Amino acid sequence: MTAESLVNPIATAEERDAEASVRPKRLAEFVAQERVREQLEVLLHSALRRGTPPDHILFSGSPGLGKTTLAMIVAAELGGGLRMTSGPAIERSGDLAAVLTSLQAGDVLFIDEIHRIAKPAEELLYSAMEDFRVDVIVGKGPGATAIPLDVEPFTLVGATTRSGLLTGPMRDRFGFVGHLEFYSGHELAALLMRSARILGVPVEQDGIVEIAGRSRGTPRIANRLLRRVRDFAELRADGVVTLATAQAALKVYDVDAIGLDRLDKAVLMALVSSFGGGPVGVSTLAVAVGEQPDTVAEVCEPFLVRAGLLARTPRGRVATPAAWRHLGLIPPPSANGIFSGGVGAAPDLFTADDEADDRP
Ligand SMILES: Nc1ncnc2c1ncn2[C@@H]1O[C@H](COP(=O)(O)OP(=O)(O)OP(=O)(O)O)[C@@H](O)[C@H]1O
Ligand SMILES: [Mg+2]
Repeated sequence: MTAESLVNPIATAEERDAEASVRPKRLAEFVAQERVREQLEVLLHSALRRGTPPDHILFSGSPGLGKTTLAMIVAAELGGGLRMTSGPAIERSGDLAAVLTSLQAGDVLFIDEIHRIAKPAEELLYSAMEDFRVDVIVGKGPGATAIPLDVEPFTLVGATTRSGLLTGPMRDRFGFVGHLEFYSGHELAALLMRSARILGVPVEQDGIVEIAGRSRGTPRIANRLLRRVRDFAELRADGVVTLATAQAALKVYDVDAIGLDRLDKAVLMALVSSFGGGPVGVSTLAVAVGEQPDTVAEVCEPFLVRAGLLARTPRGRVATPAAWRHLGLIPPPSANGIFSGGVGAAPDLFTADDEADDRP
């Protein structure tokens, strides 16, 4: 799976406009994630009743699950202004100080990829979050002075795909942490019904269910597949997204029944046929499929692991019996010996993490 792959959870540059058109604007439109949604509703509405900004909010979760969407919803529900920036975009702490001191009371400041913020800016953010105050350093060396500036009461909304990389002090300053989970097929079907209605795409229920089942639990992928199936239905059929058009379209686009694309399957095939199911190092595996090790490790593997098809073990990557079966092959007895539990049981047997990485 490469950057242009239909099942890559990361948004492409051209995708922004398409996403904006179906992005829920209010909490009530946000599909699923009941726990986060309910907690957020209480947090926001009690703050509105008190007339004070709510605690700072952190959203964590994999790409495409709705973090940016929720940040925009927070601002909309509070009725305040929204300023958006990202960790990597804040190069100097002075840039952040300028943003903070220009906020109006009740504004929401959204910092995407907040785990990538530079240290000096992060420290400036601490005092702004806690005391609504920043010290701006003017001058250099012994003559440098700190000028304290007030910041209007605001709510910081941070988003991160890697909450483990956040520092303790940063995490502690968020009064609310919402962790977004992958969506069930049922939830994605509901989400797709809404998107189809907004886009004016005629659909049949089983066509939608088919797309939902191939979307890897991720709204961004689901909406993307819907747009591609719609294209296909308009060009090659009568424009209606039926089960048959969805299946035919996704065959053309190389997205299989559980959402694996050509590269995902090449990785599995190499693992079971060239390396007897492993264990094999990710670099070796990557060479076998003609890809970069990073692409295999960061783009393909997370879903293969989540789907119970591949395990990362201390000795290398291992195919589970489900991997053989998914490729239409019979797992050898040795594979069954290691993984007697079948799908889902495999990753638990090992520290299913990066330890086995043989990358330099
Ligand atoms: N719960 C939801 N209900 C309806 N649509 C959703 C939901 N969650 C996400 N979406 C849709 O999925 C798309 C991706 O969501 P969003 O941009 O919020 O993801 P993200 O978590 O910010 O991803 P990234 O980590 O890449 O920034 C949006 O277009 C949005 O419309
Ligand atoms: Mg986002």
